Amino acid sequence: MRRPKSKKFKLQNRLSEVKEIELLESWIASGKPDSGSNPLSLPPPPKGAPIGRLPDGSFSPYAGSDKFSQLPLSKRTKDGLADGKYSKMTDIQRASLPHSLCGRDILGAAKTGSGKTLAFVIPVLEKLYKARWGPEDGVGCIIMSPTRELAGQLFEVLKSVGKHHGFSAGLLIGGRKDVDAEKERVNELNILVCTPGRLLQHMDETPNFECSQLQVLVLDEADRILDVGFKKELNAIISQLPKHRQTLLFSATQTKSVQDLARLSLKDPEYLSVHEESATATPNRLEQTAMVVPLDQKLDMLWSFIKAHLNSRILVFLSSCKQVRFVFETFKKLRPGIPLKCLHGRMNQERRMGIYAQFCEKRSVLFSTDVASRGLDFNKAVDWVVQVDCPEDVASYIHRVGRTARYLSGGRSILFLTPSETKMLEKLQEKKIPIRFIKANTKRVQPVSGLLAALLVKYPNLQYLAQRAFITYLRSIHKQRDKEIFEVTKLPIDEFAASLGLPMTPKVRFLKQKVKGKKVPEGSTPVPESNSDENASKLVGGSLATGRPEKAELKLDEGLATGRPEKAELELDGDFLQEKEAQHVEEATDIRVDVPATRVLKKKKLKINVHRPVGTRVVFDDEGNTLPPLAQLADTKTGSDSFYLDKEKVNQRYAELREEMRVADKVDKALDRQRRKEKRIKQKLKWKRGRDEEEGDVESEDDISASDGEATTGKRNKKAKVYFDSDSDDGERKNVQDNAVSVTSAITLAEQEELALKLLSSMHS
Ligand SMILES: Nc1ncnc2c1ncn2[C@@H]1O[C@H](COP(=O)(O)OP(=O)(O)OP(=O)(O)O)[C@@H](O)[C@H]1O
Repeated sequence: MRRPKSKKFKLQNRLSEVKEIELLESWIASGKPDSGSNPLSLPPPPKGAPIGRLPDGSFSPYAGSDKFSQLPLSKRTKDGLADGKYSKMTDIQRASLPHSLCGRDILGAAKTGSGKTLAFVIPVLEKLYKARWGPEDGVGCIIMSPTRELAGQLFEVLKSVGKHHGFSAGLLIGGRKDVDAEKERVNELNILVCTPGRLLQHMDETPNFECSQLQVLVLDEADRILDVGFKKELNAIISQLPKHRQTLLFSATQTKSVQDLARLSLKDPEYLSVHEESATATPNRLEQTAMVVPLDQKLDMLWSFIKAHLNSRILVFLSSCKQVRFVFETFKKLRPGIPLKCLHGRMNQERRMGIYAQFCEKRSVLFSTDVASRGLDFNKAVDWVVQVDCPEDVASYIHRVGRTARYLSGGRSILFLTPSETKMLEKLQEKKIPIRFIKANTKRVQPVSGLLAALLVKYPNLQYLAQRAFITYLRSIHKQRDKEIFEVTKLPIDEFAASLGLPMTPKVRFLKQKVKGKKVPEGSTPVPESNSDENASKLVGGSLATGRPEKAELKLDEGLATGRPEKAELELDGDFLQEKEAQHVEEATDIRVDVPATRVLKKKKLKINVHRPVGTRVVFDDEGNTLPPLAQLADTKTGSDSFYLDKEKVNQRYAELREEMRVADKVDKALDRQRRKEKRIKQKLKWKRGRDEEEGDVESEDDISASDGEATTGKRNKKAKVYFDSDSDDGERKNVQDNAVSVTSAITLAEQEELALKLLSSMHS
C-alpha cells in the first residue's frame, strides 16, 4: 500500500512546481518566435548544446529545435513523451509547438499521419499545468473530433502522454448508454475529448455544466467540423464558450475560409502549413494507383483484389452503410479466405470500437464508409486502402488514403473509377497527388456476380440488402455536388443491378425524374414515359401488399433522404440474416422499389456456370438465355420491349404454390398414418392369435399367466408414457396408455408368456 504523502512533501512538490512554471514562462517569453514565421525554417540547436537556463541567466532558443527535450516543457510532459518513446519531433510539431506554447492560436495543416495529435495534446497539457489547473476549476480544455473512433483515439494519446499530470479527462461521445453517469461527473472533468453532438447534449441537459473558464479549444479535423454537417452544433457550442481562449485547429486539409475563422473568433492565428511547399500533398511513402473499372465490374474487381492479397490488412471504402453491409454480408458467405469486418455509422458504438480494435490487431479486410476516413491511426499497419467508390472530392481522397503510410511506414492505395468518373484523376493530379493510372489485369479477375445472384436466391434477406445498396449508391451519386464527375444518368444501372446479383432492376423515383426527357445511357433500361404513371400506381399496390399505408411510405422516403434516427440504426445492428420479419417490411419500404421492371437481358452465349451452388434452379427462355427467378412471371407489355412484373400475379402464384404444397403434405401424412395403423393392427392380431392358442391349450395355468400378465400390465399402466405423436397432424402431445407401446415390446411380451406357459406345462406333465 502506498503511504499517504506527508504535508511537507506536498508543500515541497508545490514549491518545485511553482519554480518550474516560473522558469518555463521565462524561457518561453525569452525565445518567442516571430509571429508569422515558421520555426521549421530555423536550424536546430547544435548537438550537445546546453538546454534551458544558461549560466549567464539567459535561455536556450527553442524555436527551431527538433527534439522534445529542447522545448520549454514541464518534466511531467517530457516524462510522458519519453514513456511513449517520442523523442524527435515531426515537421508539424516543430513548426507549431513553439507558437502554441506561447499561447497563440494555430491553424495547422500537415499531411496525414504526420503527428498532428501531439502538436495539440502537448500545448493543452502545458497550458493547464502552467495555469495550475485543478479539479475545482472545471473544464479547462475541449478537444473536438468529428467521429467517435477518432475521439477515442485522441483520448488514448492524451492519457498516455499526460499520465504524469494530475488532470481529470473524459471521453464524451454519442452511442454510449452511460450518459447519466457522465452527467454526474462531467463537471469535475478538466479536459473533455468529445464529438460535437455529445458535448452539445451536455451543454443542453447537464445541470450546472459550464465551460466559462475554458482555456483551450481544439478542433481536430477542423475543416470537417467547420463543414455544413456540423454547422448548427458548432455554432451552438461556440456561443457558450468564452471568447478569451486559445484555439488550435488542425487538419490534413485545412480550411482557410475567413468566414470559418470568424466563427471561431481566432486572434491573429498562425497559419502553419508545413507541407505546402512539398511536391506532393500525400505522404511520400504512399504508392497510389487508379484504374477504370465499370460500375458493374467493381465487385468482381474487389473480390479478385481481396483474393490476391490474402495476407494483407486492407481498408475498403464504399459510399454508403448499405453498400458496406451488402458487400460484407455477401463476401462473408463466399469465404474469401481472410477475416472480413465492417464499420459504419449505423452500428452501435461498442461494436464500432471493437471492430476498430480488432482491425488494428490482425490481417483482415475492413469494409467501411467514410466514418473511418479521417484521423484513425490503425496501428500504422494498413497495407492497402481500396476506394471502391470514388471519394466526393480531393480532400476526402487525401484523408482516405491517409489511413496507410503513416508516420515513417509505407503503404499502397488503389482507386476504382467508373468511366464517367475519370475526371477525378485530373483533379487529383492538379492538387499534387502523384497517382499512377494502371490497367486491370482482366485475366486475373474472378467474376463474382453469378455467385451473388445465387446467394440472393438462397437468402432472400440479402435481396433487400442488395436493393438498398443499389438505391443508396445511386442516391449518393445523385447527391454529389461535383457534376463534372458524378452524373447518375451516365451510369449503366441495369448492369449495376445485375452485378449485385439482383434479378431485376429496382426503380428509384429520383432517378426516374432525372431520366425523363434526358438521354438514357447506353445499355440501361429506358423508363417508358407512357407507363410511368401506371408504374407508380403499381408501386402503391405493391406496398399495400405489405400492409403499408401510402402516407407512411412517403414519410419513410423523407427519412431516407435525411438519414435515419440513431435508435432505429442500432436495431439494424445484429447479424443481418437474423433480422426480424417486421424489419424486412421496413427495409422494403426504405428502398422504395417501384414496380420492378425486369431487366432486359442481353443476349448471351449459353454458359454452364460451374460455380453455381448445387440445387439452384436456372430457368432458360426460348432463346436459351438464363432468366432471373420470377422473370417467367413477367408480362410483356405491348408496344414496349420491357418486361413488367405483375405483383398480383406473383402473389397469386406464390399462394397457389403454398396451397399445392399444403394439400400434398396432408395427403402424405394421411398415407403415412394409414400405413402405420395397418402395421400396428397386424402386429396386434398376431400377438392375440398366439395368446388365444395358448389359452386354449393350457386353461389351468390361466391364473399364473394372468397374474403375470396383470403384474406386467399393472406396471405398464402405472407408467403412462408421454411422448410426441408424430402421426398427429396438429402435432399435439398426447398421453398414451401402455396398450399403445411399441410393437417390438408387445412381441417380446407375447413370446415371454408363451415361453413361461410352455415351461409350466412341461413341469406339470
Ligand atoms: N514525434 C513522433 N515520434 C514518433 N512517432 C510519432 C511522433 N508523432 C506522431 N507519431 C506517430 O505517428 C502516427 C501518426 O500520428 P497522428 O495520428 O498524430 O497523425 P495525424 O497527422 O494526426 O494524422 P491524420 O491527419 O490522419 O489525423 C501515430 O502513430 C503517432 O504515434
